[in-house]
Amino acid sequence: MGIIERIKEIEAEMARTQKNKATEYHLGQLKAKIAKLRTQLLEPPKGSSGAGEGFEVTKYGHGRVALIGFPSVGKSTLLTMLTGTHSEAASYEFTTLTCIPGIIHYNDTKIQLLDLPGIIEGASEGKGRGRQVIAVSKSSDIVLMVLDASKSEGHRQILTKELEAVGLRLNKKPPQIYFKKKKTGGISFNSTMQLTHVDEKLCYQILHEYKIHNAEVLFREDATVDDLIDVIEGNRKYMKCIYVYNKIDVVGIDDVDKLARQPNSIVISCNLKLNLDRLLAKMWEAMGLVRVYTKPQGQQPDFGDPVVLSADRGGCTVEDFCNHIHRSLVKDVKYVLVWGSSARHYPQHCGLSHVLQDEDVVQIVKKKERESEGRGRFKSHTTGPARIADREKKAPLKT
Ligand SMILES: Nc1nc2c(ncn2[C@@H]2O[C@H](COP(=O)(O)OP(=O)(O)OP(=O)(O)O)[C@@H](O)[C@H]2O)c(=O)[nH]1
Ligand SMILES: [K+]
Ligand SMILES: [Mg+2]
Repeated sequence: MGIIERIKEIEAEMARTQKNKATEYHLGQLKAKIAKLRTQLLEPPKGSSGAGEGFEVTKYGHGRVALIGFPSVGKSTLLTMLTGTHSEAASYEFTTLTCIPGIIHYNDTKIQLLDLPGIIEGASEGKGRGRQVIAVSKSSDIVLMVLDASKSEGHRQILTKELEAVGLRLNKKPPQIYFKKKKTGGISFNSTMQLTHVDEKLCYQILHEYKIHNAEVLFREDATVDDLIDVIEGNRKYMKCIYVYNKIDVVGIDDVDKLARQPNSIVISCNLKLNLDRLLAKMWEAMGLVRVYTKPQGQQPDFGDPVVLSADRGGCTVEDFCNHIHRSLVKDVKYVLVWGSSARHYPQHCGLSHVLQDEDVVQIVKKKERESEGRGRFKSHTTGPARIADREKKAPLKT
């Protein structure tokens, strides 16, 4: 029997099993069995380089966004509108057959947007180009799930299930469970609070299923069995997802209103160019990029060319900022001067661990270099960083 058939069989058994206290342990075990099989399914077939074969596109810019959706929801139309790169759009399904990259220029940053073939139910098991599409979406920083506003709401659930089946977790934080395998000592199970979903016995059974007999487990929140399995598997990817409802031009206003009120959702129309600006703003916000402007000593900051950091990838500390400029810079840094929303004073003297925020201005003061300025510039407490940037762009200070 193949892996997919075994998954189907266990799913059928779970559907047959009534959920109650007595079956809780058995159901937990079945969940772990499915998770193990799905992980096996994700392993690339022997002799291939990976599941994304034929779809490799070089990463470019400060972040990557994937367009995921059923066929003909308007993904290619949207890529063409947002990036100016043409991607064939047509009224028939599966118009797009590979990965088409485009670039969005936004807030002085470049974001790579990827158009992909439509996926369908069963994509996670390899239907259509599902596996390749999903591999590409895993390589991106956020996902735009494009949906047809005139079609069933069920599409969103189906796609979410497909993405979850391959280990993607949308708009969810990693579970607060500490888990560490050990060589000896048996299993130590602890929690910092009352647990309502998982008890010691259930945890033991799940670990047993994974043939783990020595480990430390600490629940820091009232997590579920699924959360525990996610932590043991350790290969989950936590990503932000924006639900983009396209084609609102063919839907009544009441339905549009309902869709627009859902969390992490936005309604648009490519045909009428409706709400595309707000989509970009939402996407930018979800990416959590932090632009930091470098100010060389005695010179104006370069406001056109920020160093772009991200809390999710690489971090946003002064040290991360220095590493971005040059690997060997950190050891020469005495301290830095920071202007902007992360600074309490204008400027603030900061060390390497200081966390920078979007639109901060940083001047590096190196060891054996004397600070000769910093006083009297950017000093207004009432001016926000964005406005500083604007002012500086319009009327650069003479230095
Ligand atoms: N009414 C309406 N139609 C749209 C809108 N956006 C796109 N379409 C149409 O929807 C059809 C499918 O658009 P595509 O951009 O090819 O969709 P896709 O998601 O890329 O499709 P596949 O590549 O086949 O998966 C085309 O006929 C578009 O003209 C919209 O905002 N409103
Ligand atoms: K199409
Ligand atoms: Mg397309």
